Amino acid sequence: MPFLKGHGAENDFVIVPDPDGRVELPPATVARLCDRRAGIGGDGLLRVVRSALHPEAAAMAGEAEWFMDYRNGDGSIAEMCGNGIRVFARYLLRAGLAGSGDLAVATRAGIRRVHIAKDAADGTPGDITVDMGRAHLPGGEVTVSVGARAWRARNVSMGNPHAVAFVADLEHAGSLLAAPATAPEGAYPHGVNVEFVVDRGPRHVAVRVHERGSGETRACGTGACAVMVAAARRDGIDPAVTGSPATYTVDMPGGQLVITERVDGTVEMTGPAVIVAEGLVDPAWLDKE
Ligand SMILES: N[C@@H](CCC[C@H](N)C(=O)O)C(=O)O
Repeated sequence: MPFLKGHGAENDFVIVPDPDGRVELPPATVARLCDRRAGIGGDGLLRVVRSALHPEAAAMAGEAEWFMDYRNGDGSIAEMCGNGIRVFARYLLRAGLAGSGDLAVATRAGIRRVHIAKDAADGTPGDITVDMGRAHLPGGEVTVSVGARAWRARNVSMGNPHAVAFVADLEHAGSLLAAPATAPEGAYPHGVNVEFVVDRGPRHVAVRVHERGSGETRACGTGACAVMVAAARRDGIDPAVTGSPATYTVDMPGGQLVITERVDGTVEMTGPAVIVAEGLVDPAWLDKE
């Protein structure tokens, strides 16, 4: 089975090209491929399949030829992945399946529009911008805790669920080897991604994230968007009210993303995406239980 390896701000993915929808990827196989010691290693996996050939994407095939079948590193399914969609677009460009410029990609959260900037003269790959759709802030009181420390958090959906907590120091989140506790019980029946946020300057924040299904990652694109919107509301900024877009810089351990909320409420994310390797998975290893 052919694969590639790529990352966006060091949120890394195994990419499985499957244009004809022939590759079976049960959760246990995804988890083995994403295993950092016994497999290829990745926070998640991106299967590249024609929308027309996937039951969850066939209805979008008229607008978006390719479906991002995203899986978390533990094999679970998520609705959307912001760093993943940039890496997905980078793969399509490299494979000659898309040109630089504009592209529509089908995801479980709906169609997302992507702009791939041209490479710089020195060959540095151009950044990729994604229209991530509108953030939803359903409200409700949520608490996130790590050990003896607890913080109020804001619920934000970017197609997938996030709990955003503003903290005094990112170190207070601890090792993040285990998922932070959330309350009230049952607030997240399908799990949640948790972001810990500190201010770095005006409209500039730094974040650590614990991702549902992957653990602590070096960056999270949907998380950066959720943080931007939560930070803007905390700062009294709502582009729909002020009539001007707001841009925040979001630092994560693996890199920086620039997030803009437009007047119509849609959120635009810009950041890097790199392919680092390409190869074949040994069929004997793959077929082993
Ligand atoms: N790393 C991703 C988010 C991947 C999905 C997430 N773990 C979930 O389960 O919702 C990103 O860059 O957005």
